[in-house]
Formats: sequence, structure tokens, C-alpha cells
Amino acid sequence: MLPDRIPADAALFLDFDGCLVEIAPTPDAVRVPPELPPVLSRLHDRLGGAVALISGRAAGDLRRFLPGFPGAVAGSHGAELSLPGQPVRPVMAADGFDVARLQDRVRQLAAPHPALLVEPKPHGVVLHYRAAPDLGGWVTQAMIRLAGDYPMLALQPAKMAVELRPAGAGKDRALAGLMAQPPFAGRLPVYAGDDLTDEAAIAEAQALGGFGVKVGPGDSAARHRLPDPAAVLRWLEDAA
Ligand SMILES: O=P(O)(O)OC[C@H]1O[C@H](O[C@H]2O[C@H](CO)[C@@H](O)[C@H](O)[C@H]2O)[C@H](O)[C@@H](O)[C@@H]1O
Repeated sequence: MLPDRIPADAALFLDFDGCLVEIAPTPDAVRVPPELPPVLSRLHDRLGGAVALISGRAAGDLRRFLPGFPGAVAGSHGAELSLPGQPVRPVMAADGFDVARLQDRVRQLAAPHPALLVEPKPHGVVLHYRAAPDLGGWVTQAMIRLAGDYPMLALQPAKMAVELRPAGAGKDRALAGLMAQPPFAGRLPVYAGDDLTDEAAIAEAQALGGFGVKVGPGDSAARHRLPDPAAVLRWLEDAA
């Protein structure tokens, strides 16, 4: 079912890849539609500043793609927070391991397979197999084995990728944390996202009396659905 117009008392939480931008062959190849930044700015004004991005991406990465975005950004699945005008800060960095060493170990794993792509993150690492889908099973097993050495990290399957991220992080916790503070507190949480990692945040938004919007195909607990990022943009434009 298509979502209604975004209510004026909404707190709007948006995923990035697959929701605001189409999935691309590599993380750096995504294209931000030119209409998107002004629409996000207008919505930010209209909703009293209660618009945030909640993404698996590093927060700095998101600020680079949307440099003028005036709202809050929760990055690395909520392990980092970037409030407007403030530097990115860790919310729950996983302690007790050397992140550079972990990233080196993943690079070594990937070395025999040049089509694999290693994406280092401030608190973890992603191994992408979009350019070699046949290696998906191998990547998953290799990352599961590696995860055994890192109890403070959680294995996060994603679209054509497997990630190790801080075990305590989660988009649901990021949403709950923002909803506890101004300008989000007291508003109706609305969360839109396309991936498995978004389901916890969709459930959290709905548990707090709001609603979730699943973008694209696949099972979801969301009450509403939009087919793709182009439809998300139209939905945002209608309310901006
Ligand atoms: O939470 P999101 O904003 O949806 O971010 C999830 C992950 O997105 C990126 O990877 C995915 O998108 C890439 C670009 O379209 C694609 O090439 C890749 O196959 C997808 O898995 C990003 O690179 C990750 O860090 C995010 O966790």
C-alpha cells in the first residue's frame, strides 16, 4: 500500500542506498538526483529540522554525497552520529580490536579475487561481491569464519556484500536515540528503507506509533511500500 503524504508532525528518517539513490555497481558510483538535495532542505524546514539520514554508510561518506544536507546523520548502522554543525562522533565504537588489522585481513582474504571490493569503515569493514556474484557464498563463509575472531562485531549481510560492524549498533537504536531528543521528540516517526538492515528501524518506528515504508521488493514489516528511489523522491517532493 502506498504511503500517505508525510504528516506535518512527522520525524522523517531516511536510508540512503537503494532508498534515496539507486544501487550502483560500486559504493562510489552512486548518483544523487539533482532534485534530492533541495527537496531534503525544504522538508527539513517544513518538519522543524526533524529529518535525519540513517545509513550503513560511514557518516562522513554521506556528508560527502549530500554536502548541504542540514539534518542529522547516523552512519555506520548507528555507530556514528553527525549532528548539524558538529563533527562526526562515535556512538558505540566496538572496543578491543584493531580495525586497521581487521581491514587488512579482509584485503588479504579478497586478494586472490580482484573483482571483490573491500570498503573500510571507521568501525568495521565491508566485503562487496557485486562484480562477482558467484563468489557470494565464498564471501559469506569467509566473513563468518573471520567473525569468529571478533566477538565484539556482528556479521551484517547486505545487498551483494557482507559486513562486520559493531555488535551494539543498529538502525533501530539510532532512530530511538534521535527520537529521544529535539527536534525529533514528540513527533511521529516515519522511516523509509530498502534493505534487511532497515527492518529493525521500520519496526521501531511502528512501535513508537509511526510507520515504515519499504522501498522495493521483498518481505517487510512496513505498513507501506514504494517501488524504487524515484518513487521515494516523488513522495518527498509531494510533502516538501
Ligand atoms: O544503509 P544504506 O544507506 O542502505 O547503506 C547500505 C550499504 O550501502 C552501500 O552498499 C550498497 O550500495 C552500493 C552502491 O549502490 C552497492 O554497490 C553495494 O552492492 C550495496 O551493498 C555501502 O557501500 C555500504 O557501506 C552500506 O552499508
